[in-house]
Amino acid sequence: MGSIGPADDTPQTGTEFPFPIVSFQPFLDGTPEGKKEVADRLYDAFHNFGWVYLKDFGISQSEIEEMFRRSKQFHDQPTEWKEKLRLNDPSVSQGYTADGAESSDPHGGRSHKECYEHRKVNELCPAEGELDDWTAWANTFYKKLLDLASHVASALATVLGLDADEFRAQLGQLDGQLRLLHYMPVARKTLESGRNFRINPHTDYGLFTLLFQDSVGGLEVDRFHDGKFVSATPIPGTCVINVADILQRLSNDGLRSTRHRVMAPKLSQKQLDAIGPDGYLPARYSTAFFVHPERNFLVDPIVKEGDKPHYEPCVAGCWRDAITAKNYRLPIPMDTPEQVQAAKCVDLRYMMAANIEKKPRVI
Ligand SMILES: O=C(O)CCC(=O)C(=O)O
Ligand SMILES: [Fe+2]
Repeated sequence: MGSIGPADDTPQTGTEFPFPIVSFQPFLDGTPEGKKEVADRLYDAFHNFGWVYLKDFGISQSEIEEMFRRSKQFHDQPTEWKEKLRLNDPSVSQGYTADGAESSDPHGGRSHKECYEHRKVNELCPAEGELDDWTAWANTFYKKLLDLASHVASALATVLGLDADEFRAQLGQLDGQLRLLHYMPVARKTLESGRNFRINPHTDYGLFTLLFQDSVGGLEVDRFHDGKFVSATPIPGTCVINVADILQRLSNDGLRSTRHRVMAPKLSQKQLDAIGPDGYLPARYSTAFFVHPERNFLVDPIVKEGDKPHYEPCVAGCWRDAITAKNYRLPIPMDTPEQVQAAKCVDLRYMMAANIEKKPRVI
């Protein structure tokens, strides 16, 4: 059984890199011109590419490296230890999910991964002091990401032509979900056979996501929802922002929730030869920070004059609980009219996702 390290050789295919890299520094500097410049570049990126790489966002490369070290430290623990922290309540959305326990594929595809979601609920964290104060590290890093998310939300308000302060006030206290993903080494043959993925094609269901990836690669983006995935190559010192479903609903399709997946990395012939046809692909780590509005925020499309709303309103917290429950195969909460309405919107979302592959949709 062969195995390789991170891709450090010339990739065989997928070298095309169609995504803009935007410096966030002018926004953080806080001048109106700087903020406008970043918002214009984000607008252009989301409309033309659906996906943007951000650099100079106020979190250092060494903090990102420490994050990957902490993720590995967590996932290196025995399964029985991780299972004690199992995610089992959609409204809490915190905890460990083992390989195979989550799937958002409407066609029943299999994602090969494990993850830990952190939302600062201390009972579902490693105990105080455990793993070199792991939970204290997670809380500090979470706070940094939430601060960055707050700036990004203001920038996105400007992208949408809204008043940033008003928009931020309406969204309330942003609610992040820090997800540390580990894609275990997997047989090359498995990923090459049928509906097997590292993570199946999907859109994220919050407002937007900040995504960090290690150097292994394999992330791909379906920019125009037409099934043509392109590689989103890892670039040191960057994170990715992708628009997610709530922002698409809120902007009445002005911004598109980006469809993406994780497949086998694009490898050079030399690397493929080293692995061999029966070999294993290397492990991959990535970290997503899913940004949601406050639970009681009503996601009601902002409609331009002359347009009609494309979506029915639903309460953000109920939307999130319903999708989490569906993906994690937990009962969908249906006790209140808001929960029933959200469940209806979520059903529609899955129907549309299932149809994308039959009939490409371009927004
Ligand atoms: O691992 C990645 O690069 C993507 C992860 C992702 O899309 C997700 O967790 O929703
Ligand atoms: Fe995702």
